[in-house]
Amino acid sequence: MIDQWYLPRAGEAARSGGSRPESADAEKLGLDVWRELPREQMPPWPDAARVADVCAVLDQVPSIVAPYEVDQLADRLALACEGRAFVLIGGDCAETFVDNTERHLLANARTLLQMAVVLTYGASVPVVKIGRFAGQYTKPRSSPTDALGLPAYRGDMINSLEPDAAARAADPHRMVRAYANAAAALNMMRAYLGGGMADLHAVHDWNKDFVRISAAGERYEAIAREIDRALAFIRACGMTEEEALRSVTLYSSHEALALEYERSLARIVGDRAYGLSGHFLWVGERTRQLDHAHVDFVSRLSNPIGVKIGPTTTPAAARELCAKLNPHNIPGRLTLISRMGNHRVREVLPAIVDEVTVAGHKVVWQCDPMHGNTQESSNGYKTRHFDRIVDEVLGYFEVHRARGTHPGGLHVELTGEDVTECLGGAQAIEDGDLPGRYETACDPRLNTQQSLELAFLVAEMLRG
Ligand SMILES: O=C[C@H](O)[C@H](O)COP(=O)(O)O
Ligand SMILES: C=C(OP(=O)(O)O)C(=O)O
Repeated sequence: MIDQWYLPRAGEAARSGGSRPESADAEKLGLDVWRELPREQMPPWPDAARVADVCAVLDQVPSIVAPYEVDQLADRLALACEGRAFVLIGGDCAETFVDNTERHLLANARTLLQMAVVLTYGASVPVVKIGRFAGQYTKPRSSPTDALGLPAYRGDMINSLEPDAAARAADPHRMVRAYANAAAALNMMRAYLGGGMADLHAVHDWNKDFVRISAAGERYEAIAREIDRALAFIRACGMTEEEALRSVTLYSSHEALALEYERSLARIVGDRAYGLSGHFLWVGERTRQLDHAHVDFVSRLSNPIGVKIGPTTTPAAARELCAKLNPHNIPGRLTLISRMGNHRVREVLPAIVDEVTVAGHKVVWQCDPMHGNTQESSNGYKTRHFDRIVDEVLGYFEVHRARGTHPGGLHVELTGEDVTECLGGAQAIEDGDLPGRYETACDPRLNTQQSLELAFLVAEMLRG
């Protein structure tokens, strides 16, 4: 139910109903301070006037998500902060317009839901489910050019993956396409989730045929059968089945990288600003500088915010990020997403956790075991090995268990397709298998089997 507080009051329709926030309010909230600050990974827009024209359009469009949903997610993340829930974030590394199809979105969502079932059932812990979807259209890059010397692909919101100089030019109009694709994706997903797709009575249907026959798929089926029995028991006892069993909330998330887009989709409600391009917005490892544009911009929003912290993060830097991004120490407001690499996590993470804990900052600790474990295969593919991914998650659990802090979540790049992008897992994918189905637009994703295998291992770690 939507709280009355979120509904437009007389004379306020323009502010809460989707128009550009009044500039006086925006100024008070500092929503444009980022424009004066240094900024990494700036999209190489060719023409500031065209960017402004596009933003003038986006300022007026209906927002993609609603403030009450954002607040609801923050409340759920607060439970993870307090050790009473686990947060699962997963989806494509880079969404593309061409793959923004029902088939692809539903496949990814089903895989995420399967992982959530395994975690919920296996570890008896509520799982907050967040997709990397409906806006994950930008990519920070290590180098401004690619191996061919062309401008690097920076995500479909900015330029095209096509290896051609003209296609790689940054095009501000792509922000409108990103908005339209994100809105359509979330609209479709809401309809499917509301229409019974996530009904626990349909757990078997989420198991794709190509997974069903695998060891992970068979283990999943065993859980699904137990869920069937539990539901039958509830019915047999004459108890009514909770609505909660029939529907699921899947929140959306993406990296808040293209600040022009994010600013245009910010709205002011009452005395607070919300980034309504998605529910959960994160700042990447390459843009987390304390006094720079990205951190400043998200510090002004009321959304739950994530920050990626890599192996060069100092304990002091982590503490300062907490102070800047969560000055009122609200549980659920800030998620620190460690992505250290399996070789570094046991060495670097402990001091960060200690510093943040001693300073009294409340955060959700989440592990991204993907981004610190990227390697090149012998045949030239950007890949990740399943064993290293698992080892980083293990290291993250060890660090938190040793300190009594809560290992509160997992953040992975995955797809519901049967791709061959990451090595290892029960399928024992090897270098030579990678060309078979290597389809990612940027970084290698876990396929469905590998995702499920990881979920079973994490459920065991959570139980332990
Ligand atoms: O997803 C994360 C980054 O955008 C990605 O790893 C950067 O890749 P690059 O090092 O090939 O630029
Ligand atoms: C770019 C990403 O990660 P990181 O900032 O940790 O490299 C990402 O998750 O897409």
